[in-house]
Amino acid sequence: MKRKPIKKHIIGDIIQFNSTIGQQQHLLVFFYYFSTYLSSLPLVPFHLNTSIIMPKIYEGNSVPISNAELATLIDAYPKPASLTEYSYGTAGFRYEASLLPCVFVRMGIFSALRSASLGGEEVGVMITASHNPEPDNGMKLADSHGGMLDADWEAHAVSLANAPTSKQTLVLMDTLIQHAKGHHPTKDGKLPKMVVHVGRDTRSHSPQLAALVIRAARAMGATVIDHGLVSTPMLHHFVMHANGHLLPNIIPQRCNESGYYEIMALSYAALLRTGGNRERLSTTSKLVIDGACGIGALKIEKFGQIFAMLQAEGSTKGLPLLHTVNYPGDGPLNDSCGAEYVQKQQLPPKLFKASGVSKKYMTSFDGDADRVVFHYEDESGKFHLLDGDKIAVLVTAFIQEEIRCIDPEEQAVKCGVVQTAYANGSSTLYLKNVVKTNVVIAKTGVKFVHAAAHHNFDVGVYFEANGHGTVLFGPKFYDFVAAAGARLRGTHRHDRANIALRRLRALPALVNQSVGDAMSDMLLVDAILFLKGWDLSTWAKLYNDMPSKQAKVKVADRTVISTNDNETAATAPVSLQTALQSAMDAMALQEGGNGPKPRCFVRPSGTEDAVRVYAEANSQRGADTLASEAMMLVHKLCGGVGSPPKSFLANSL
Ligand SMILES: CC(=O)N[C@H]1[C@@H](OP(=O)(O)O)O[C@H](CO)[C@@H](O)[C@@H]1O
Ligand SMILES: [Mg+2]
Repeated sequence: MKRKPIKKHIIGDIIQFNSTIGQQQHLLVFFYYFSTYLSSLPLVPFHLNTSIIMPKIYEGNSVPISNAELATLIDAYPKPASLTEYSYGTAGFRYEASLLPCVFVRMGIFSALRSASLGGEEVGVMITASHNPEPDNGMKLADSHGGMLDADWEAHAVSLANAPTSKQTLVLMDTLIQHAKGHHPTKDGKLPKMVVHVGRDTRSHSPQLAALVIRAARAMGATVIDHGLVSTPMLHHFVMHANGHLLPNIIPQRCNESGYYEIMALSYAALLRTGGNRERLSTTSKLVIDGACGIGALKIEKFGQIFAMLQAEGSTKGLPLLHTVNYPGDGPLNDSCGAEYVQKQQLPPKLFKASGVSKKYMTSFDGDADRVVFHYEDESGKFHLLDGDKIAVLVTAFIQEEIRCIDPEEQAVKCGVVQTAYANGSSTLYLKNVVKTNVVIAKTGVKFVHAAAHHNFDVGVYFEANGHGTVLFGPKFYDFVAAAGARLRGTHRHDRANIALRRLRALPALVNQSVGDAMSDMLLVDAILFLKGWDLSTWAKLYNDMPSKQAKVKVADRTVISTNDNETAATAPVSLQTALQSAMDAMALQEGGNGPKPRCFVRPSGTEDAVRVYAEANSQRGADTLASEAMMLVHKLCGGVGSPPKSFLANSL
């Protein structure tokens, strides 16, 4: 994908706040003011005691270490004999932690060279295995726009990770060095400046792996900014904001942890204030956050502190109380809790060390806090899940409604949603038929859905069913907002178009523009529910999900399975798709042609050593049957490991 710098738009910041972030560890001082457009608040100083850790900056060394010393470093961390080849999965390198030191040294070198190849733009390395179990780790690489590493550069990363010897690693490095020097020549013939941001999740092995990346990037002469414990989207946000020239100026630049909270909390508050004197429903007054025993639980606390200040200061009505459960150490990471467990198992999270928690309004994050799903227990004790598809529907309907208030013909900007094959069929139908928006299906993985949203739409909403997603605003959206701002100047603030404009203006700062972000998405959803006067049950009833089932099958080599472009059908092994199609046809017959056609597909996971199976039918029994059959077919035709999988129906007989 070609890098397109975002055009700057001078439309006046929606939120202009001068922030003086103290260098002391325990003092964060907010001095901010909202533009008169949003509110007539005077300058309000806030003093917040926090435990925000300032990043540790290792200044770049103008004299990098010699090739001989680099070779020694590379040789000290050889490729494990048990592994034939490292592959770059759905979201980067991801393996059992003990297999990773080799990759981490080489990716430290690689990230420095990636920064050089961009003429000194800053890039990032996030150490995490996201929703995987604690023993796994991995890395996500952030390019200078804050998004995932450029697809062309993935191949360089893989070659470097797999170079058999330090000598061959140095040869590959030299190609990248020449690339950087060729594209960005410097007067002294040296490499351009290099800056690498590093962040890590709460896994026990993340500090050692972080130390390796830092050491290798510094060996190249790069400046390293070590943010310590942060969520994945925070790291991506820092990188995007560090390269401020790529940001539209509707978004205030804040390249640190305090700035991250500041931007989101204040734009969220600005959005709430467009609700006038609206009161919060009692069912949404307290939001319980399942932190998956990971990083999100630690970070969400800062929002609670800012909300308490906003509450005390009295400018913003309707702030919810945040109650976090499942902190690091309360239980095993991502185990029986968190977004992955809740969404895949369709079960409520286990609440470690928390009792008497209200289950009316809950969210679950994943282990690196880039996914969020909502859920609740109704009066009869039944669990209801509101996944990424439901979020996509809520958010798209809201944004389109606001746009229509200004532009009823919807001529100015093209809105749409990107989903994957895992999107529930009911959500796709609802988006097309009721929300009346455009839907594109892309391959699984943020790098694909993000690219598709960017490519196809001016306002591109993407959410994977598992809750990873965001909304991307393109140049035409900013032009639209600027033109509307000029046209509506002087209109009353309670005029519907004026309200819509203020809402739309607040969004690009609230919604993380680099990647999906559990905290940002949670605040966005909460604000929309508040403005609509809805609770989770109203939202859940927009449409009924098709019953579905997801499962995993272990095979000896999952690369024997390949799929078509949007992953809805297997292309190898040849017999597999025919057998899956027969199973779907049989289920359709059994269901007597009622409702949408049953669907099932399989694909190799890009983050786990397993083949994923998805099935959807008009009854839960149908979905379970289809999933069981697909699992057995994968096991039989694709080299299943161990005994054949048991049918899901066995439990219910
Ligand atoms: C079905 C599913 O949830 N797949 C997830 C999972 O990828 P797999 O390649 O399916 O393992 O992890 C990815 C990274 O978080 C995420 O983007 C993707 O949606
Ligand atoms: Mg994640």
